[in-house]
Amino acid sequence: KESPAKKFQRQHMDSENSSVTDRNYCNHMMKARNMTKGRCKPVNTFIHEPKEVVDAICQEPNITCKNGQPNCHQSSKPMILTHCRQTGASKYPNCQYRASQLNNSIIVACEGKVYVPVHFDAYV
Ligand SMILES: Nc1ncnc2c1ncn2[C@@H]1O[C@H](C(=O)NS(=O)(=O)C[C@H]2[C@@H](O)[C@H](n3ccc(=O)[nH]c3=O)O[C@@H]2CO)[C@@H](O)[C@H]1O
Repeated sequence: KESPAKKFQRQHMDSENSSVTDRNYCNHMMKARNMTKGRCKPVNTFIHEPKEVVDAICQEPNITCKNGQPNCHQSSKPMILTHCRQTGASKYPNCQYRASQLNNSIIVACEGKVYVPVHFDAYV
């Protein structure tokens, strides 16, 4: 069974690509990272930063998550992101996405004995 931490990495971490210009990045990556099975995941953000930089966000002060839980944390610096949003014409199983290049601070939820990101809450 995939751990929440591993799921976060699969869904949101792409440290290799420092910045993305390929318009098809989202179409490839949403499929490659298994977010188009059974349905097209409507929205997903990829983070182009090293793992240790993203893990360190959990050491920032606690803030309230969108779901009201108190285990969210905001990055102190902006992060290089690619935001994938399903296009209007996209119909399962042919999931189509638009990619937006962003440089924003992000909010993640953290959990675990080893306290690491398990959920992408928002970019700000
Ligand atoms: N406080 C918590 N503490 C611990 N765990 C918590 C907590 N809260 C939720 N989980 C868990 O996380 C899991 C999960 O997948 N939550 S999810 O809301 O659907 C994720 C959103 C995000 O993936 C994506 N999105 C969205 C916006 C954006 O800019 N970029 C972007 O990528 O869209 C998704 C839907 O919005 C779920 O198992 C839930 O139980």
